[in-house]
Amino acid sequence: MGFCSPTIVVCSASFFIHLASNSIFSTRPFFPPKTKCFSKKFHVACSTSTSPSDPLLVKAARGDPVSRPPAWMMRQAGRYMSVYRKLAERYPSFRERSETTDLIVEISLQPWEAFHPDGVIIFSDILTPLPAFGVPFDIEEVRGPVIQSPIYSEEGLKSLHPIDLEKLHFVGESLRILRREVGGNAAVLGFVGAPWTIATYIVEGCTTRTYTTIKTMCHTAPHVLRALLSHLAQAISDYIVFQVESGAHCIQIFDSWGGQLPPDMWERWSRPYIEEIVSIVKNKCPQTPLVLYINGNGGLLERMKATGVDVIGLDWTVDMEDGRKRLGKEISVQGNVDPACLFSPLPALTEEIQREIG
Ligand SMILES: Cc1c2[nH]c(c1CCC(=O)O)Cc1[nH]c(c(CCC(=O)O)c1C)Cc1[nH]c(c(CCC(=O)O)c1C)Cc1[nH]c(c(C)c1CCC(=O)O)C2
Repeated sequence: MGFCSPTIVVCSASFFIHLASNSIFSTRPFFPPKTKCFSKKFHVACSTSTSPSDPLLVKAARGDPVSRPPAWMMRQAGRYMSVYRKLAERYPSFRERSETTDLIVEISLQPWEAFHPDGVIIFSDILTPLPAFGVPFDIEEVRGPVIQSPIYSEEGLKSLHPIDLEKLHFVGESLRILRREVGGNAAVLGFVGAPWTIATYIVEGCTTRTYTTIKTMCHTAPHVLRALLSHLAQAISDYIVFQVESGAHCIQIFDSWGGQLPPDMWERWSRPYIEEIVSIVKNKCPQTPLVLYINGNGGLLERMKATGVDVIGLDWTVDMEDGRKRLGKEISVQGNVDPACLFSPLPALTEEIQREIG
């Protein structure tokens, strides 16, 4: 999906949709006092069992029978909401908005309060964990993400260190509060970038449309790229477990730029690192559904399934029924309304959603 546009996302496509849930949510978010609170204080073990009271989205993601498909929107919080725009005027720095517990909670709950979706995604970014393993970055208004010291040599690798989860305490705190705020009425969604997608930023130093440096590196410095991707796989696995232990019901893995690779290159440079993550997380948190999304994934669906994730996020270039046929019944799918539909009149949008899940 395009980053700037929200996408309506539906899991488990065999039932009818119902965009508003019956749950009533009327309380204001609870914001804790601004004391330092480190991950160890709210460490809870990953759940190893399922429960009938698990939220609908979690059940659908696991492939359990559900009465209707759950609905949520990717890029749920954001610029289309005036309440968010007002908050962003008061706190113009994206880093501040996404790294301050009370702001994260407030922004994450804005769409929940407005629409009661079945999933509440934490307001964060795939780059948020980078400084916690040695890669500082900025988000510039026009250029977007900028990495201060891109890594493309052995020398650059020296700045990497194991992820320090204490530096991400605001993520853990926010998930814990979100979990409490939405009660059992929605799934709390955590997310991460896949190693290849994160590496595009770390190597190129900023957003790219050509991926020239990193694709060249696959041939000119494969050992450096492999070392970087392995480091990312371990750090991201630790970060996922931390998110689950802090309260995330479900984790979405964004390999947004995986579709920029020819499929055989994706097999070599993305898939093994996603598989490593799946294996570590499934070992520690066997009941947590993992969702894998790639932009432009029509050429990769079967390969995505082979990573062992529980749900495949289809983008809108893949017909839902075709995707379902290609993936088989034993895996859940989510997707895949074209975000541009959100600019259509409501009846047209409703019709498109009905068509997708019909
Ligand atoms: C602009 C940008 C950022 N970070 C990134 C970009 C894209 C740059 C490019 O095209 O290469 C990188 C990024 N961040 C995210 C992804 C994966 C999702 C995708 O493929 O679109 C990607 C590829 C998750 C995210 N990044 C963000 C969310 C939002 C979570 C939610 O509320 O749904 C997600 C899932 C939030 C984010 N992250 C960022 C901003 C400015 C915002 C939104 C804040 C705003 O609108 O003012 C910084």
